[in-house]
Amino acid sequence: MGTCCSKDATGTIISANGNTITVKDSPNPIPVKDNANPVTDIAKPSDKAQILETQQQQEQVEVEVVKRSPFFPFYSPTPAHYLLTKNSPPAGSPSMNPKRIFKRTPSPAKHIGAALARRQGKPNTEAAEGGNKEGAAGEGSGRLGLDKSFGYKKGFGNEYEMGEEIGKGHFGYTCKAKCKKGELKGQEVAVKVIPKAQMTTAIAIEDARREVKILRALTGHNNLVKLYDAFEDHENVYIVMELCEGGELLDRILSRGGKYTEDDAKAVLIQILNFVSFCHLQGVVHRDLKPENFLFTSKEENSQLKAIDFGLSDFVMPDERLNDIVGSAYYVAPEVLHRSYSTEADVWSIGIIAYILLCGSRPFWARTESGIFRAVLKADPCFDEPPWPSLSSEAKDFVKRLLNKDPRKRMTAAQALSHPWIKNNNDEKVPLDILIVKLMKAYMHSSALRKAALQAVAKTLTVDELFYLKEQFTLLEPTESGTISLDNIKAALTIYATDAMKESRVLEFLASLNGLHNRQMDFEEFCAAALSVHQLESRDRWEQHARCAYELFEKNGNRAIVIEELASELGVGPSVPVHAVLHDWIRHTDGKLSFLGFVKLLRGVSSRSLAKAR
Ligand SMILES: Nc1ncnc2c1ncn2[C@@H]1O[C@H](COP(=O)(O)OP(=O)(O)OP(=O)(O)O)[C@@H](O)[C@H]1O
Ligand SMILES: [Ca+2]
Ligand SMILES: [Ca+2]
Repeated sequence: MGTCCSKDATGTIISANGNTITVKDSPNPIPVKDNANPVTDIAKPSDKAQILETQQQQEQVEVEVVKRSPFFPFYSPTPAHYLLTKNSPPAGSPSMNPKRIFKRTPSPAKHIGAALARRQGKPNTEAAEGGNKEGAAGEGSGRLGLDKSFGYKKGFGNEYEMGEEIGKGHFGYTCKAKCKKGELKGQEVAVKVIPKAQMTTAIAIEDARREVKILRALTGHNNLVKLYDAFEDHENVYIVMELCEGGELLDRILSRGGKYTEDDAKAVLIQILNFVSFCHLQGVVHRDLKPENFLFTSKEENSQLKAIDFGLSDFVMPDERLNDIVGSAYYVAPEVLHRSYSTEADVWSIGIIAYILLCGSRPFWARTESGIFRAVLKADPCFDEPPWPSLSSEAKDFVKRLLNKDPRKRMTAAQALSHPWIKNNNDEKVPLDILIVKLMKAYMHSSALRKAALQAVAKTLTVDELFYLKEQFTLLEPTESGTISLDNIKAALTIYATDAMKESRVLEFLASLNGLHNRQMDFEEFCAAALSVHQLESRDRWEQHARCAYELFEKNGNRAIVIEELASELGVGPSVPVHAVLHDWIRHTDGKLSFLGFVKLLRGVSSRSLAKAR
């Protein structure tokens, strides 16, 4: 790997003029092979500070030089591989190997600069953009008068004896500690220490508070680090957790030279997906999923994986969109950069992890943050180079469906667990998918005509699609006669509810499903209600699929309709010139819905999208 093969942004041209460099997109990327032993070149967390510093310098240099010399299609030694080497030679050293510049092998990811600046109160031009709820909380508050009392227990030192440091991040450091009394007496634990001096914004304080709150609410899941307690004193917050002695997933990836076999990758991904689908059902979005934030409990090969670090996590209601740009650059989803996202953003990050596990390289790579963002937004990941041609088509399909740039078309974590590549290896029960509830809400609010159209599509679903829906239907515990009602959904959600679900108001969202109150839904109608047209549209054979459904709709659901009636069925407002917009939706020969109208109706149009479509 290592060849820059993404469609647009990753072609890299380097201009050298003494020590100055620039990186620019190139239409003709030149393939460069990776170094034979990539593992030894990779920066470790201890190099993080250097990475950051060098990258910042790098970005400045880039901006300057791009203006002066837009194209020089040759390579030359540059300081760029500082990013990837442990012992960096001085700039301009003849021992530098330009090939390394192109390596996409994972190294510790850095947080998005603007997000970090906003949270830690450091100057950053991007951070000043604001315009979101968290930004407002932090920026306006200033550094004075911040309330840094958390209401946690005091006297950490009386209960724990602090040991050596075992990890470090941007927000704190983690140490081993020994419990001196109580139930855990004698047991070693991990303590994440977050210095209060570092909490210079209201956002930073809120982040620390939420980190503990979310860990506390979710604790108990097998793939989540256990929270034991939280303390505070004047200087610090102390988060006492289960000690994971097996190291970070990133280190295991590196120690294997990057690649995992499909089965080994599956074993890791199943654990990640189980945990993430659980979070999403509870209304928690992690927002910082990356191999550094998964730890193994022990050094054993098949040790259990545990998620850590909820420092950027948040609660999200089922139909809420978040707008704060946070996360780590290599793992950030395109919609996060567009400032409108929800739980799907975590699934994108899992897609990046899956890609790395299977091929040892990052799908979106650039030396600068803005370069990475450009690639995430515009480039397609490469599936043509080794080892991809030798991997199963199911593995590729799995990763592609996680890395769909349109969050509506992306698989959910629960769907990923039901994917053919995963499902046979997964012993655990697939959790309820909150997407089902969201889609059912849209269905219940649909016109009779749209319901009929969806029912026609439901009759054409494939075995794999039906497998997932059947599993979800079963989780709702249908009656003996095979039907469900609103009570079943309520009951199913209540079984899995944690305190986090209360905070994210998932149960309140059910009120919007009131139409299901006195109604029983059988599996066939459930499929119509819970299928995602956007996801189906992303399949290769969608056109064929839709034609087939349209034929069924012609037999059972299609009827003569006038434009005004169609407009009112769609809830189109008076601002839309319905005759101009809906003209092609109706077949002129018999006044019934045309194929185009059928497909548009399935998508579920709003007045806004109709107005835009003109
Ligand atoms: N429960 C634990 N057991 C063992 N090591 C841990 C544990 N929790 C954290 N660590 C180590 O400490 C490191 C930093 O912890 P964490 O990621 O929570 O800090 P952070 O300051 O939020 O980091 P970041 O810069 O990624 O936001 C981890 O990468 C890991 O190596
Ligand atoms: Ca971390
Ligand atoms: Ca963190």
